Amino acid sequence: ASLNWSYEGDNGPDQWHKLYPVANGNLQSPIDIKTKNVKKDPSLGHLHVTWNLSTCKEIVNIGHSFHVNFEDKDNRSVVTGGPLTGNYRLQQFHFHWGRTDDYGSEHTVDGRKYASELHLVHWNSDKYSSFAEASDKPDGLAIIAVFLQVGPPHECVQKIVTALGSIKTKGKKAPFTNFDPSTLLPGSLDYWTYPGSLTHPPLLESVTWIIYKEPITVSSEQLAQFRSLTVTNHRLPQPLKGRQIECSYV
Ligand SMILES: NS(=O)(=O)N=C1NCCCN1
Ligand SMILES: [Zn+2]
Repeated sequence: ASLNWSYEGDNGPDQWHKLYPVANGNLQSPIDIKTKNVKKDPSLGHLHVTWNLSTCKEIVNIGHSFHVNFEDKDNRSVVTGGPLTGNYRLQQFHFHWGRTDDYGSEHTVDGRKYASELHLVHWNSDKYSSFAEASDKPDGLAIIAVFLQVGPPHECVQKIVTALGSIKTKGKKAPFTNFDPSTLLPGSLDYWTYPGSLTHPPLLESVTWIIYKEPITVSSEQLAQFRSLTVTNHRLPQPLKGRQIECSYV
């Protein structure tokens, strides 16, 4: 039977532990980033992102969200450096949002909720041969997160919003090519990093989270277009359980 879970109602986040016991684990994500407890780490260098727009393939409606999928059969689009050892290959990106512009991010900063949050999902292609194989290893995944705040529209997010028009129902996919995800990164390259998990089932504790401090800006209308697919898809912050958050030393 399909392990059905959702973001609200009987199969909502508070029930996920019944099907996925790791939901109550010690390395769960997202978390609230309490900036006064963050440790500056001189050994944390810059992240090196090389995303090749030739690897961008398609946009897919997966019901509780939409994914932009990348070809991940070689190392054309990888991230390395920062807290990472070796190359992590870009597999897909997606967003999280809420019912209104007042909340919708998964991570929060000193309790502040952003309107949305971008996740760029990568897997350790030096050690493993696929996302599936890497997805349950402690050094398997690296997810880059970018906060979205509300203001003027974002030109490159608009390309994604326009493409949503052709994937209105669950399971639908459409070609989405030559998109460069680095256009979705903020100006400052400062980031926080900590060990965590996937934020929706299977909630595996295999993720090195890398969260940019500076948000990007999108318009309320662009967020409303995200909601036209599903109204909300964010998990609330989970217990830190003694984890240390580090920040890049800039
Ligand atoms: N929001 S998240 O942490 O990326 N969670 C994911 N779960 C399943 C596979 C892809 N990503
Ligand atoms: Zn996500």
